[in-house]
Amino acid sequence: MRASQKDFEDAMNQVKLLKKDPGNEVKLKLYALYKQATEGPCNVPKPGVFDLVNKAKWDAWSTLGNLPKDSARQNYVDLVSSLSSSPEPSSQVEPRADEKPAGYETLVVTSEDGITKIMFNRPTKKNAISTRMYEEIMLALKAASEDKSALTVLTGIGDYYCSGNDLTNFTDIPPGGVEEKAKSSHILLRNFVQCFIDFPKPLIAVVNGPAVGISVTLLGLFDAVYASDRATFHTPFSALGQSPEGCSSYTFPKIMGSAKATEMLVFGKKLTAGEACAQGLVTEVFPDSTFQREVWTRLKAYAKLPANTLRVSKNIIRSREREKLRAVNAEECITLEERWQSEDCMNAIMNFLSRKAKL
Ligand SMILES: CCCC/C=C/CC(=O)SCCNC(=O)CCNC(=O)[C@H](O)C(C)(C)COP(=O)(O)OP(=O)(O)OC[C@H]1O[C@@H](n2cnc3c(N)ncnc32)[C@H](O)[C@@H]1OP(=O)(O)O
Repeated sequence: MRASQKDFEDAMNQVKLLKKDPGNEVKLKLYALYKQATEGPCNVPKPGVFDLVNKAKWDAWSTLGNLPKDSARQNYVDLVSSLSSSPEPSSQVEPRADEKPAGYETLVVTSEDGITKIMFNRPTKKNAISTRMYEEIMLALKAASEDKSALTVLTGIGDYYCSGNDLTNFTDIPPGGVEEKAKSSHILLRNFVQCFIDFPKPLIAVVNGPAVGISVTLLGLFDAVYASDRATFHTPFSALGQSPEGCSSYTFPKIMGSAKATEMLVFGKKLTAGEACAQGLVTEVFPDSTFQREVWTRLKAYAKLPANTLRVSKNIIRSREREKLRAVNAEECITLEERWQSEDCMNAIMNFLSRKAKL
């Protein structure tokens, strides 16, 4: 039986009572279905490329095409009912007894077999790191540092590991203008990288596909990096008018020598997984067909080692460098704050947004 007008109105009221924010993607879907159910197909003019919120709403509504009003009403009712019956709508995994309920919008976090797995979960955006995702990664790392697991793993959901900083972060300009935005991004980045410098247990990257920007530079702060042979490693900072971060201005020359680091960080050379392994950035490369099986078998075995001893050994290695890394992080953020206000950077972001909008 089709949802009635009364079912539809009840569902609208239920949305207001949801205990957890269902996240932007679900909210856009609800918006689109509501508009389709009440007004029919989208035939209002497309908002401008920099009017990001209204453009996202318009896109969501337009993708419904000619869906009939009563089908949209039914889909809306079904979606609300699935949200109301699911206590953790944004988490794909049942929390275990030893986990705090997470409710992340941009991550899926699980904890089993002695391993806390933090998965980037914006596959339609190639796991680009939005402002919210930076905040959630910091929260997830803090929780992982305090839980009982022996190892913490970062990996990506979908075909990408991560496409780096979400370039649309720079379009959300506060009243204080670009200068204020650059200042707040400086603080966000410094705190974010600091979490990786200070992380107290072995931190492993399972690089399931291409990695870009900050997701590559941070690898120098991980304790092991396992990569699929599909993965690539790309830091296109100069093309973006930006400069190295994630302590890479220090870790990369140390890992691969200054000439190879310059090719990556200054000239933006993209490395294959094999090349990244030869240069010491990646611990081991696996064929994509066996990647997940081989890596998780190995990590489960490592996670059986005594968790406290792993912490102690990691700490003694990191302690040699911790102060240096903090100083490098601070310096890189100061340089980036200036870069973000440069013409080179602004032009690069505009170019990305214009390409995205197919202007
Ligand atoms: C506050 C702290 C700041 C720290 C600074 C860090 C510096 C960096 O991380 S620099 C690196 C920034 N990243 C990039 O330059 C990558 C930009 N993206 C791309 O070049 C391409 O999207 C791609 C090569 C990653 C993938 O290309 P492909 O053709 O396969 O897919 P697309 O159709 O382009 O992507 C699908 C979808 O995802 C959006 N997207 C992908 N990456 C980003 C991103 N980094 N920022 C924002 N959006 C991204 C892309 O626009 C598409 O979106 P739509 O479907 O809405 O068009």
